[in-house]
Amino acid sequence: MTINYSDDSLALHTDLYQINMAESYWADGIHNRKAVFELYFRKLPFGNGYAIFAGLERMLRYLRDFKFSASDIAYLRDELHFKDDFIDYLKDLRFTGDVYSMIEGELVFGNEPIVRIEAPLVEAQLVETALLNIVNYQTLIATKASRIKNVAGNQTVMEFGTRRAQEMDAAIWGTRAAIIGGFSSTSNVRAGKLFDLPVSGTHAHSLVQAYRSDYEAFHAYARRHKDCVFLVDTYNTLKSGVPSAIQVAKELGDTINFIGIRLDSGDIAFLSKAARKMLDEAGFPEAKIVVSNDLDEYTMLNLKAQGAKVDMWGIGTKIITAYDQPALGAVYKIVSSENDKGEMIDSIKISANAEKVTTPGRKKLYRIIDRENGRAEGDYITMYDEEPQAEERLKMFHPVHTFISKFVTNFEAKNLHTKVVENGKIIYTSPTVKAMKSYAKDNLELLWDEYKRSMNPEEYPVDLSQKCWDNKMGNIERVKEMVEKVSKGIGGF
Ligand SMILES: Nc1ncnc2c1ncn2[C@@H]1O[C@H](COP(=O)(O)OP(=O)(O)OP(=O)(O)O)[C@@H](O)[C@H]1O
Ligand SMILES: O=P(O)(O)OC[C@H]1O[C@H](OP(=O)(O)OP(=O)(O)O)[C@H](O)[C@@H]1O
Ligand SMILES: O=C(O)c1cccnc1
Repeated sequence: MTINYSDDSLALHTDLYQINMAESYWADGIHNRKAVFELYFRKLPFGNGYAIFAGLERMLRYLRDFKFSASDIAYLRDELHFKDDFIDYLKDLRFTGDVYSMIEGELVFGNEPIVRIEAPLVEAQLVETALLNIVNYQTLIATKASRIKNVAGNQTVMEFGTRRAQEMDAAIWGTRAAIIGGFSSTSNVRAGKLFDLPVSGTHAHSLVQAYRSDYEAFHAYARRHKDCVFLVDTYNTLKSGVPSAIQVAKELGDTINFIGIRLDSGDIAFLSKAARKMLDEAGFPEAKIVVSNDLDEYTMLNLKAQGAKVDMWGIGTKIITAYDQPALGAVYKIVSSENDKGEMIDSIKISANAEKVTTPGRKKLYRIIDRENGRAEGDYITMYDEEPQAEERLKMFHPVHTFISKFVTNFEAKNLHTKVVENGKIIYTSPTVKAMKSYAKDNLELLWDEYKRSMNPEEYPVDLSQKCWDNKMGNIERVKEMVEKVSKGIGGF
């Protein structure tokens, strides 16, 4: 049974364990202690050399509106049996912390903090699941879109994925992310309205089938619409579809502003070359050939290698579902929290896998840009009180293989975190999606081509400052000593 609540909120869009932990913090009176959490992923998706961050706008809306509604509260009390005292506490809970984040369209790499949340422990804990849910999906789609756009070059890429998306939210926010990553337009009209995105579209086979013939359908369509793109593969592309499109274009001339044709099945390389020839010979050298049908960066590259005559690409399933890698593994980890004396104490999570050991402490993130060639030398994570720009000669070294190192001089250290929320209030206004898209495009210029190639790219350096590295090692040592004591029965945590 589905029940519609008029006051359904996103505060319950979380894992039960977050609320259980929140109750423990609250019952022990440690819920308002300050905590610092960081959101990051470890491994870049699709084997790509970079990712493009998207998701901030929705995160901000979520944090601004964070509040358990009356029906949320009733559900927690009546169905999940949380106790009245804790329930009373939850009723007035809001997000009151500070948030520092990358802005949308920023290039992002593995193991660097995308977002830092500084808030009362209970609040920072409760928002984890939703923040990850938002960033994991949107960043994945923006990154996939960038890969596809890299293959398309100057050609237009249209997003067609709504019908294949993992439900409605994904279609809406996914297409927004695709545009940040480089797509030109979406077929989703609601997304166009909500986010002020360019909307575009052709027509489906049903139009042709409804009118019974290509000619009748194109003619009918053209009588009501300008900027026509006719779908020519319903019956026979070269014998009926393309000739009918040409006939209608000739008959109605300028009044229909014939943009071109769309191919949606068959051998796209062969059909596009043949259709191109027919269009050119008929006097329509400007007419565009749009193609669609389960395309992604791999098929696009292959079609280009075959000399396919394509001007515009329509991409659905494979962008909106991030088909070849449907999840980005971003995580949200506590890096520092207040003790009973009011001091901030860094904390670490140990793992046998070096990549999974967290980097403790409240940190900042810089992109080190060589002033001479304008390229990014790497990203540099520091403790909060460090100022790399003040250094004349910056030592950058690999955080695991520390012998790999270099010195950088004459650089700009660009702070990649913007304070977007202060005391629970949003203090950042998102730019337009168009501006985010051009920010992403400009940022890609910072990267050497070696990091941008779609296959086996070079690993972009994400390094720790010496102080950050020393702090991490110190924390590892302290945990080791603690574990040793516990194992000998002479101490506790
Ligand atoms: N010349 C080509 N080289 C490589 N891949 C191609 C070429 N032409 C088409 N493709 C791709 O091959 C796949 C063909 O899929 P499929 O066999 O389902 O299509 P179809 O039978 O032509 O059309 P549909 O079943 O959608 O009517 C699609 O992903 C398409 O993009
Ligand atoms: O192929 P995608 O990248 O997902 O792009 C969207 C597809 O949706 C439409 O087809 P439709 O829903 O009629 O299904 P079809 O694939 O059978 O043509 C359109 O003609 C594209 O083929
Ligand atoms: O406008 C189109 O051509 C379109 C839109 C959605 C899905 N497939 C095609």
